[in-house]
Amino acid sequence: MADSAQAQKLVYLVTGGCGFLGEHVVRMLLQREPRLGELRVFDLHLGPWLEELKTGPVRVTAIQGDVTQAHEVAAAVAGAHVVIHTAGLVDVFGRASPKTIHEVNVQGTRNVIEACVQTGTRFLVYTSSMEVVGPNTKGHPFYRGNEDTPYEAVHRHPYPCSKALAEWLVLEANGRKVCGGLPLVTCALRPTGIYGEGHQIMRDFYRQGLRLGGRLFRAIPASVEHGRVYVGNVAWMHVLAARELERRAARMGGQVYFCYDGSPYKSYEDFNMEFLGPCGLRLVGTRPLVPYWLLVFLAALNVLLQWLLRPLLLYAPLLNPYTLAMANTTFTVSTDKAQRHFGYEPLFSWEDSRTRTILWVQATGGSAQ
Ligand SMILES: NC(=O)C1=CN([C@@H]2O[C@H](COP(=O)(O)OP(=O)(O)OC[C@H]3O[C@@H](n4cnc5c(N)ncnc54)[C@H](O)[C@@H]3O)[C@@H](O)[C@H]2O)C=CC1
Ligand SMILES: CC(C)CCC[C@@H](C)[C@H]1CC[C@H]2[C@@H]3[C@H](O)CC4=CC(=O)CC[C@]4(C)[C@H]3CC[C@]12C
Repeated sequence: MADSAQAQKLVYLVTGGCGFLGEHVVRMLLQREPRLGELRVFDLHLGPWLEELKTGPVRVTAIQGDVTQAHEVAAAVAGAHVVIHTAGLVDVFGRASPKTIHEVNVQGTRNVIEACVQTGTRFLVYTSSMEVVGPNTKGHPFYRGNEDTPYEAVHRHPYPCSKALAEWLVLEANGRKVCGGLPLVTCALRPTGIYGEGHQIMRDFYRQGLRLGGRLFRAIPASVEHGRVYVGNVAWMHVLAARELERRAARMGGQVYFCYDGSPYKSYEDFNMEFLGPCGLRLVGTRPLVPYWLLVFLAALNVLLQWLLRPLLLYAPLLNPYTLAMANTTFTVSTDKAQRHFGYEPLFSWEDSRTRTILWVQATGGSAQ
């Protein structure tokens, strides 16, 4: 990848390339990576939209596969110069078992690392999460923190536990010799709550608001800040990190970076209203309408109902003790590490990000898409 960089065309692999973030990474690579020769999109479920990309100048190869299957991962990685590993099981609602979450997020990541080592792929960017840091089980606030801010990262929930372990595996693999003798260079990007086109939870809130006659009811105090970042900027950060990993290996290798942009610091609900407001919804109440103890009770009740109903159906509402704690604990990031280490600047302003998201909610929010 080094000296003949101008001439050489590169092979990229994006795992989870058909997910919410993955699709944006795929499209961003096609738009913004001039050295791209082949783009491999690996996912358990391939999206029909991939077909339209196959007519462009870059070869797009769709690979239906499972990251938990080492041989499938190795076959997809073989011959790739760079891997962007975004595939993951994002579940904080109790839909999947802890074992499945561990298999996909931890064993899947282990398989990606081993495939890089075996096949000689040297550059690996991993999509980690803010949840690797917090909020922790004690509900300590993380206020405008950066990658060096001391924080007691204590988790019990399977999702953050799996992301923390996977991130550790990726960082630990930095410097390992890959086939051919050169060192593997890895880094991990930690998005806060991602929003933008394709964000299912945003659409769920929109639909719920429509069902409630155009209203949502405030549950969390406006003073609790929750970090959010636009999906286009998260994708751009991945593309840039992947591009710069070789040139700046000594600086970036083994590092973690929070994903950030100019999105405002707000509570989870107030932030959502930036998009849902212009789509006709109203957030009722300047203070929470339901006392916190009642939310705690309802969240616990949901856990019980989930357990009781499990033999009959999957009951997995948004509210549970974990999501309540997430929404109710301040966790915001203020950093410039990615700018200092690899020249990251957000590609989309807050105004652009907001407009794009509103247009998407308006276009698809009410439909079955
Ligand atoms: N959505 C968010 O707010 C945040 C997400 N992240 C991380 O970003 C990454 C992408 O998340 P999203 O796009 O939101 O989720 P998503 O669920 O939309 O995308 C994940 C993709 O991975 C694929 N996948 C799942 N299991 C797989 C397997 N066994 N083999 C192959 N592919 C598999 C899914 O089919 C899906 O296309 C995940 O690693 C997640 O942990 C990190 C921070 C915030
Ligand atoms: C009124 C209710 C209490 C509001 C519930 C909101 C929750 C569903 C969401 C609040 C915070 C979200 C999480 C957060 O943005 C961080 C995340 C990082 C990830 O890596 C994956 C997604 C998520 C866990 C995200 C999920 C939804 C919330 C819990």
